[in-house]
Amino acid sequence: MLIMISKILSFFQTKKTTKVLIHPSVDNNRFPELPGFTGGSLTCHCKKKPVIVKLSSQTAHNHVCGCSKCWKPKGAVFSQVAVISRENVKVTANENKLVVVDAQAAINRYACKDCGVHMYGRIHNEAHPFFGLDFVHTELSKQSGWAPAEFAAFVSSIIETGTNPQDMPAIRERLLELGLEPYDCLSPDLMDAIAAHVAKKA
Ligand SMILES: N[C@@H](CCC(=O)N[C@@H](CSCO)C(=O)NCC(=O)O)C(=O)O
Ligand SMILES: [Zn+2]
Ligand SMILES: [Zn+2]
Repeated sequence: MLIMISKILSFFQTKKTTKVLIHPSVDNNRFPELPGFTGGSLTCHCKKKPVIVKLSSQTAHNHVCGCSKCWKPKGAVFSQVAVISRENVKVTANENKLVVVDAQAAINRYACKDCGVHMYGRIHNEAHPFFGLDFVHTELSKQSGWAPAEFAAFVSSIIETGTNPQDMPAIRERLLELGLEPYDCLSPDLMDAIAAHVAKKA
């Protein structure tokens, strides 16, 4: 009897303490965007000769992404990624350390060859609906004022990189609790923009 009670108690204790971690930028507080914010610099994780990328505007559509290709900090299940006009992205230091992770991917991700951090993702195909927009991870910046994540994209994709399908209900529940609506593709706004682009071309 005593063993049974202690098993029941330990089940509830484990349930209470197991926290679903999404990404360090959303797991605790999400800081609101600073009105009039005009950008900042992204720095890779290298102690020596870091790659630095200057962003000269606020970003848009920041989101957590569960896809297999976006860069995730160590231990994070999701990436956090936003878009910015490509004219507002300039590499200002150690550009020679950047390599394209997968040249076949629609988004060419330029990563530091020493620390592996993705500094920006660029679309070279002019026919792509998002041509002209670069993908960036604003958590690589010391500045505060960036627009926070607004939704969760490609949630089911985390299974492709090893998440147990049985963990999905708790992960979706946590995303909702954080105010990050979970989608298995992009947000309705972005999916509408893609569809409008396709309709225009047709
Ligand atoms: N399930 C696959 C595909 C995920 C996917 O299509 N990702 C989108 C959004 S990434 C930024 O939000 C995409 O555009 N991918 C193109 C690319 O990555 O080059 C998976 O998980 O890989
Ligand atoms: Zn680096
Ligand atoms: Zn992604």
